[in-house]
Amino acid sequence: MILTASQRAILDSTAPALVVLGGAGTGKTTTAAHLVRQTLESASRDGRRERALFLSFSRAAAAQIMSRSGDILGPFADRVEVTTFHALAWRLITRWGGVLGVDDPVLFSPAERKVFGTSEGLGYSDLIPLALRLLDVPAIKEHVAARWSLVVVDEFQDTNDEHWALVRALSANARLVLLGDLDQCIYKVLPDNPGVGPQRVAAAMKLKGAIKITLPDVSHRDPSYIIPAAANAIRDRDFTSPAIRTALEANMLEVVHESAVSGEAAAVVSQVNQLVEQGLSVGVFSHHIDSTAQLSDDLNAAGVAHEIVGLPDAVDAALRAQYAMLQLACEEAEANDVLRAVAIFVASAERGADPPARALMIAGLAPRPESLTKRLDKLARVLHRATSLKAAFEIASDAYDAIGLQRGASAWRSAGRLLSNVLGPRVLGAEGLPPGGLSHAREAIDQQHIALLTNVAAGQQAPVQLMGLYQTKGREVDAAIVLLRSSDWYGRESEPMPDGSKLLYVLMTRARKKTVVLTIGRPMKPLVAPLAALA
Ligand SMILES: Nc1ncnc2c1ncn2[C@@H]1O[C@H](COP(=O)(O)OP(=O)(O)OP(=O)(O)O)[C@@H](O)[C@H]1O
Repeated sequence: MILTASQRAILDSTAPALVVLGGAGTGKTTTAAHLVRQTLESASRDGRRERALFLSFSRAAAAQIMSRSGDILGPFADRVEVTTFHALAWRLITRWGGVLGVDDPVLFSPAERKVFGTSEGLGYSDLIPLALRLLDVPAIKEHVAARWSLVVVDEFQDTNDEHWALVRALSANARLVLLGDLDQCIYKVLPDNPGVGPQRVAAAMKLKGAIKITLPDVSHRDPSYIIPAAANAIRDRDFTSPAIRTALEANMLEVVHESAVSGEAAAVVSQVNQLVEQGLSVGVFSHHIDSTAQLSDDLNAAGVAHEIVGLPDAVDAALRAQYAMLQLACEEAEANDVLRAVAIFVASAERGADPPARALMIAGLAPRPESLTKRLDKLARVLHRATSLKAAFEIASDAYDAIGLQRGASAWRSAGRLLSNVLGPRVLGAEGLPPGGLSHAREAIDQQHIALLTNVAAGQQAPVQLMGLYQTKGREVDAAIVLLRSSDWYGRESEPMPDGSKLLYVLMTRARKKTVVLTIGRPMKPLVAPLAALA
């Protein structure tokens, strides 16, 4: 890869704080990877073994880029820690929490809190504030700040005040590289994550010695610039722009409409198959986590191999529920532990602030129909009777159907695959139940739990990937299918849709070769109606 002159200017800069701005695909992350390599290599030549930290919101994005950057980092890859804000906060809490009386921290998922209303333990939103309190302790701050000589922050425009305070504390002794694009400030509408946009850039520019480099509008993702130009027009709400016409004529943008809501699955499957047949990797971007899960079930039914990126709660909850079933078989857990875990899974697979009635029934917090009680009792009985771990594993894998669960079948299956990886073929294939019990797997399961809850699970690189609209940042695919339903909700904005249009811009700039906008049902919400009208 030959870096452009403006990318080289980033490598040549010695500023202690470097703000790198640039549109989608201009190479911010790639150039940062080069800078990391250059920094570590030059320290190494001087006999210093330095480390770099690469912080992002979701590791899925950063990991994808870093895996593509493997060649760039070369032998220095193992000195680069790629992590999320929440995972880093968790690490600090597990290491130093005792100082504030948090000796054995337990992290509860939102679904767990939803069903049981517990206020014990830590929730997701407690992590960064607690980490900040730890970093107020001078000895801890000093120790932590000595770890990295370079800190890179991806999607820096979206850092809220807590993230920013964390970045400042971590980089007290490090060079800071902040990558951003104000047109991709999309987390503003999400709860707990009000990004700040321009004010954050202004704050960064006040850091001592800070300089700003803006990369020109050259997309290395789509060097023809046809897709980015259309994305710019869509962001600017200029739906009659020649750039959109050009993209449509070049068949790099296609808008397809399916009027029947019931036709969604068939329409997605057909689009995915057409793109896969052309040898393209495909990203399917759809609005909500639960609709993503449903879509995944539909793709499975149609035999389309794929992977869900970022379904943290449901996969995590399914993993723990199946693990609890194995523990029951090994007499390391009670039937109630299994019910509790299954209830959390049911809650995690459904959206909404209230726990689903079925979750409450399974947890024993609401009266159960007799049929459900029978199925749950039978499950506990067969698990008790299982004579090998393999048999128990099969019962746990089938429990989704045996209990009659209705949402999140893919999450249940993914969790089964994760669990079998964690246990390994030797343990799963052995005769009888493991004499030493399952304690050896406990740590791995707990780590998996934390990884999922802190967004560290990067997912594999399957050729077809499904993800929520807000998980698309930083990702790159050959072809993107942007699924827009008449029922999707984008907030109450009115024209010119300042936040929603940024979300559309992110979605429209992920593809190297082609973006298909698939609209389902009518009428579409105002944000996407003019786009749907291009069908
Ligand atoms: N100088 C270059 N020559 C060739 N390819 C490049 C160059 N710079 C970046 N790329 C490639 O362009 C693509 C986009 O780069 P990258 O992901 O770093 O951009 P970005 O600015 O971080 O994008 P986004 O903001 O959309 O996440 C990647 O596939 C990367 O490998």
